[in-house]
Amino acid sequence: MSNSERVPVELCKGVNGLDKVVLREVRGSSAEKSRCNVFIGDILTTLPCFLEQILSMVYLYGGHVTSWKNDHGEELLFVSSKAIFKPPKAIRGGIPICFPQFSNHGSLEQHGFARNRFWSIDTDPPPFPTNSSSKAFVDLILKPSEEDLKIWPHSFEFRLRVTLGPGGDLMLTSRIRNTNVEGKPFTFTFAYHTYFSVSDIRKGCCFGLAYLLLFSEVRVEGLETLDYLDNLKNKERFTEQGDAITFESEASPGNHLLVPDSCYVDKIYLSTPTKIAILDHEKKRTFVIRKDGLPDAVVWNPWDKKAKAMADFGDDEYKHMLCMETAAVEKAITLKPGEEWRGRQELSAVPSSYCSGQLDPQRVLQSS
Ligand SMILES: O=P(O)(O)OC[C@H]1O[C@H](O)[C@H](O)[C@@H](O)[C@@H]1O
Repeated sequence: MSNSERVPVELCKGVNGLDKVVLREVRGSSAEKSRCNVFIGDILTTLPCFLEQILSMVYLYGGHVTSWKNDHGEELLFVSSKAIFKPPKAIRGGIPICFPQFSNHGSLEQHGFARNRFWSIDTDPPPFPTNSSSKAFVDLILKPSEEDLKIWPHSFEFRLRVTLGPGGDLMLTSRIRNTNVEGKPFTFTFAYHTYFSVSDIRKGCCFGLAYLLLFSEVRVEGLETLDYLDNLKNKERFTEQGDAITFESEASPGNHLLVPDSCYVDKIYLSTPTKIAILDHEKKRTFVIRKDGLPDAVVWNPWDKKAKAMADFGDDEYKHMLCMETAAVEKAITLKPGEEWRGRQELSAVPSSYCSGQLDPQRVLQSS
């Protein structure tokens, strides 16, 4: 798509005056229903509003998607009410980019530095082969500063395209290029650390195994029987048992609340399929996550004790979020000078009627 066909990028001020880009798409007919006020640059202006408008927001700070709304205006991503929109803290929620290091798997700061650097809008990106007809996208770029080169001495260009599809899908494509001139390769790990908004993750946990398998409110399909590294057990390797991942644990004697004591989970699933689903019974919604170039998938929920220890996370917010992070962690990526790596994640939210086993999760996963 040539630049002249693109919808102009809507740049406005977000929390604490940080720059953010708003992407809008209109689902179905473009019937104009009303008008709304939006900032374009610093100017407040009135634009047509569409009832069936799909929206996403991307902060230049971190190249960070903080919002993804469906055509009913429902927010699909979780952002903490205590998120600190201020450097050097990364924004808690949305989709932080972990690069050039995932978690503490190396000597850099946790999750690397891309999530707390200021990215720029890439006005003239190299050609981008795509089969999407969407005009709602933004290209961002991150290059290392002098300070970055002191802690990670590698020249790179990190291009991120965020696209909102006409059907409401949210696509993130990363292109990372080694621009070292002295012939040095570099190695990195990576993740899209997506925080999904879910209904109460604790529900349906403590009624015994049969209840769990059939009625857990939130469950993950696609990772069963896979090997994982457990971050809570010194990255020891285990094999996932059972039909699906639910968030249960043994209730201790005296726990009459019918909620589990703790389902603190922090696991890196290895060699995962290209499609993973999060089924949310209560919201009757299934998130389908498709990925390319990202073999691993991290599942994280801090549960109550860890939540309380985090300054930028509400004590009870763990109940309504689940991180499903598409990643390249176990086998780090190495790029020689001039080489480029691509990693793509595509998110869809589809209505589901997961009730009394009506929904066959395999069908969700197998459909294209
Ligand atoms: O608190 P953060 O640095 O954002 O990290 C939040 C979490 O991210 C990932 O899921 C890691 O696997 C966890 O070990 C970590 O606790």
